[in-house]
Amino acid sequence: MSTSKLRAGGSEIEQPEVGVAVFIINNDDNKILIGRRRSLYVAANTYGLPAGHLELGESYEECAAREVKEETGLDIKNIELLSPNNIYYDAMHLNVTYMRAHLSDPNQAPQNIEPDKCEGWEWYDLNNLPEPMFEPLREMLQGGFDPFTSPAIGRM
Ligand SMILES: Nc1nc2c([nH]c(=O)n2[C@H]2C[C@H](O)[C@@H](COP(=O)(O)OP(=O)(O)OP(=O)(O)O)O2)c(=O)[nH]1
Repeated sequence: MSTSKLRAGGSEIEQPEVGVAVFIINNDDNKILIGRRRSLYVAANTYGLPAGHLELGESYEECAAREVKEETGLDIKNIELLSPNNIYYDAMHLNVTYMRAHLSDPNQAPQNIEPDKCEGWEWYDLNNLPEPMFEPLREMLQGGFDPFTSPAIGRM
């Protein structure tokens, strides 16, 4: 499984990566923001959501806002938790919580802030998603998960 870390005593432990992935809703046309990752990164060359890993002391909402800002330049609001998932992918264990958020300013356009990691961001209709999608995300959406109507869960 994924990362290997040393405990204080020196023994080695394996731990899942803990992160969030964010469905940013564009109110006007019910589209979500998706980008294609570059080849050197997890889920290479696949399309996926803005996402990233929790930093020490950070809440899920803070992590979502920070990662979205770092990757797209967008400010988001109404950040909600939708679905915590354990994903076993490509010999990794990812503990990823899917989040939903709205644009703070509906007129703000996404920028490709990290062009080394992502080819760019576009709004896509849920019924017309680009391929290849990040497999666990595609499975979730094809399984009927709807980021627009899924009820939010309480704080974790
Ligand atoms: N990019 C992306 N990652 C996703 C999605 N769904 C999902 O479970 N993940 C997982 C894969 C990653 O292990 C994890 C975090 O995303 P990431 O790989 O983009 O993280 P990052 O490089 O920006 O992280 P960081 O080290 O800068 O915090 O989320 C998704 O739709 N898009």
